[in-house]
Amino acid sequence: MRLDVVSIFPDYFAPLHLSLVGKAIASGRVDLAVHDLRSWTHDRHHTTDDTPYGGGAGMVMKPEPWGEALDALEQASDLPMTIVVPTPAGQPFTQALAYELATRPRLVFACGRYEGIDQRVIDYATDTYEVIEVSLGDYVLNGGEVAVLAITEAVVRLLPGVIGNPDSLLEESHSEGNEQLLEYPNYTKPPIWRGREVPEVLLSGNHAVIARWRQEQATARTRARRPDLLGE
Ligand SMILES: O=C(OCc1ccccc1)c1cn[nH]c1
Repeated sequence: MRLDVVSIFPDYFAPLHLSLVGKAIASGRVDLAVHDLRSWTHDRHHTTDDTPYGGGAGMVMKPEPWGEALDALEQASDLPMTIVVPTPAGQPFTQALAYELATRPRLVFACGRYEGIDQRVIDYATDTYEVIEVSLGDYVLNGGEVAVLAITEAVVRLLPGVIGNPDSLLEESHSEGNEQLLEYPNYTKPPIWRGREVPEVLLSGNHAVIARWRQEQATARTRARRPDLLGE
């Protein structure tokens, strides 16, 4: 999988070279190319924003640099582009969407700043590429960079060969197998920590009973924290 990221803060993406995503890049399983949007500006101040038509507070990202960026990315690889745009106005980013994005040969992340990118860029791109505007949640960040780090981690960990034990993907919250439920509580050694013991059932070795206990815990936790996942 090839990942391209376009941002006015390219240094935000240094952490992608760490840990699991870093290993996937080092092994060549993932190609990462980070681009500074200002490379496609031509004025002395490398201007990427301007005032909004119609008035209002804040600034809007100018379309011209983005157009030139898309042109350059088109030329950089034959892989078809899926453009992912983090925005509070996007469709919810879910584990199901992460699995979907993990099937694509190339993801191009467009990091908006200010009030966002001139809508004509999205409309223009939609004529030629798959464009997916995604929201991580109902809150506002100053730019798409942090969202891209999250989306990238969620997607890359699903790629075959990236996670050591693929079974661990099956039981986690929101996974394919049990997208209805949140993950049950987890415990490890020591058996007693600051006077707190591990639930006895987990020490029993009775896998059927353990499985039932975990399902009950997952259901109770989901009912308490995410009744919407149970249609309640
Ligand atoms: O703030 C976000 O993205 C950055 C952004 C992009 C465009 C305009 C304003 C802010 C965001 C919140 N949930 N998911 C994404």
